[in-house]
Amino acid sequence: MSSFPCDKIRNFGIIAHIDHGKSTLADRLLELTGTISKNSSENKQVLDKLKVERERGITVKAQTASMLMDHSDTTYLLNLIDTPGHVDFAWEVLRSLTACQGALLLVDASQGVQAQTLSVYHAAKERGVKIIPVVNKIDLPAADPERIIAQMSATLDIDPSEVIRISAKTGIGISNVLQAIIDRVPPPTAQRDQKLKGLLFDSSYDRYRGVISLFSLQDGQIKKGDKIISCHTKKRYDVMEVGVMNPEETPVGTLYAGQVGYVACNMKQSSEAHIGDTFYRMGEPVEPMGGFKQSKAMVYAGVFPVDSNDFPKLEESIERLTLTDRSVSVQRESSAALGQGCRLGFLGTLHMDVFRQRLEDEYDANVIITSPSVPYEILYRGNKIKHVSNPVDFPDPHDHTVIEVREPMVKATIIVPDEYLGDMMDLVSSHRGSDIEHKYLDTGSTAARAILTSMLPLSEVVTDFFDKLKQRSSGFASFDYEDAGYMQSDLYKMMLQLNGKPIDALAMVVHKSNVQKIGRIWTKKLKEVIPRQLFEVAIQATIGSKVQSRETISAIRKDVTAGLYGGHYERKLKHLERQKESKKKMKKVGNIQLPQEAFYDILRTKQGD
Ligand SMILES: Nc1nc2c(ncn2[C@@H]2O[C@H](COP(=O)(O)OP(=O)(O)OP(=O)(O)O)[C@@H](O)[C@H]2O)c(=O)[nH]1
Repeated sequence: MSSFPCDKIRNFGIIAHIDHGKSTLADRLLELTGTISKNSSENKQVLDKLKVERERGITVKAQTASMLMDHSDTTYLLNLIDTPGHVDFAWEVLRSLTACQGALLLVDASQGVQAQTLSVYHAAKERGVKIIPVVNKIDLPAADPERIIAQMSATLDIDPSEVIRISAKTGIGISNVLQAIIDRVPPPTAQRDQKLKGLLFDSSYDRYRGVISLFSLQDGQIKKGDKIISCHTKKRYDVMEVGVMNPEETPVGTLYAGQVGYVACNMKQSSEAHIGDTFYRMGEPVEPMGGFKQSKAMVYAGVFPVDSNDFPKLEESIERLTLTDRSVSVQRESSAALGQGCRLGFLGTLHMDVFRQRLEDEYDANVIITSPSVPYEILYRGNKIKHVSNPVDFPDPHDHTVIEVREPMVKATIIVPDEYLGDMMDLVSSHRGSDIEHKYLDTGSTAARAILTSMLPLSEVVTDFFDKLKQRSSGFASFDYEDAGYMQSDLYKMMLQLNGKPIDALAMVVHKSNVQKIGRIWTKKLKEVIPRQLFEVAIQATIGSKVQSRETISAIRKDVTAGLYGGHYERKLKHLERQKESKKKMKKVGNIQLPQEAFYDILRTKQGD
């Protein structure tokens, strides 16, 4: 590693809208530099390591890979950081960019500039990262690179002569990309002979070695046996191993200024690895670098074990998983209906879904997740402000200490072919959108597209907005949003009750305009999943003491042995045993027995369905 001073190092990321080919390009770069073996017949996506990433074909977690490249008698060390494209993972993209001096901006040659192309471009520009524009998928019959390049130049302020045309799938143009990385990405400006200054920009967890941190060395060097100190916590650690991702962990003797690699030290707790923290050598303190903007949870949900006895195991699994996914916030929560659990904050609903799947895949957990809710802001008398992330804690309508309630808003950008513009405007209006404006991307072209911007409540975006957007635009619309602060709103806490007893796990906050509709949907849903009891059950959706909607389940007299005529005493006994067994899995709301699966079923469907 010592033979790679800064002028022979290039740290770069790949940024793009979802599915424009980042992981495929990463594979080709790793192949062309001989880092992985070539097998063009399959699309390996070696950097998508998680099972959920392979199954869904999306990148969730940014990955790092180092490669060597010979060029005009010099060997360069290239550090690639592959980033996720989905809007929920924008935070990962920003974090990765802080360790880079350059970024390949990929645009699909048939789809052109999309909503996240704009957001990642602006993020890279803001960070002063050198952008190398690349048009990918030129092998596609529908590819129109010239039109796309004109579009990039018009919307992104990109010089058309700088755009590289490639096909990550077939390999066309990949060597030009490598050439451009060496020629155009500035080398890091770190100093090897200065005091150690290591920026922790990512972490993962290893069962045997504890926390593994990814470092970008801003100055100095680091090796096994060094004693390092965190600027943030002032805790001291012994470095056990340093190495590079190649793309698997490969130990090296020392990491030097400007390089990117992993460090294993005796760090045991997730809470110790602060993203954006600076580390220095014991006795040689340095000024910490400006930290990262902390990720902000957009949706919250309660996570409970299906079997309440599994809570300690679940909590431990969540703790482990948050080590590899630092953008999740965790708090304990307990519910009368579901027992002990955790309330987690996520960057979006895809993020939530991915986290649940990872809990199931990687930790064998069996969980119930409550409906996602957004964080509300309540202004009380005396100018006191409280944030509520659990609908149960939302104030009742007759609480006179409340001055106003506010909900989080987002500025949404939708890019869509012209013919769907009307549909998109309708969709936005029906989700309480306002300030809707639009302009055209490619004027004069036959395939004109519009950019629609609007203000929308976050709670409308996190349910089924994205699915509807895709449906109503035949899959052509792309969508991105950013935080736009809080706004006063007419919101109420809706409770669902069984014979007058509220089910806390199903509390929700609804807008005035949706009260009737949502009330009807949920009482109906509950009627479908609640088994008939020996007495009549009234299902009510209420706001304060006012009933908004009601369903009734009539009584039955249940005799599990009724259908078994004559004979076989053992058979009857078996049925009674089975009934006893399943009773253990029952949850009680008042005097009503609810099977755990009822919660599972009802919470797997979305609020608006
Ligand atoms: N025809 C063609 N298909 C490509 C090309 N590059 C990528 N693809 C395909 O496009 C799809 C998406 O590619 P990925 O590499 O997974 O895209 P990504 O940008 O990493 O996606 P996310 O990580 O989910 O954001 C895959 O089916 C690829 O096989 C290309 O040059 N030509």
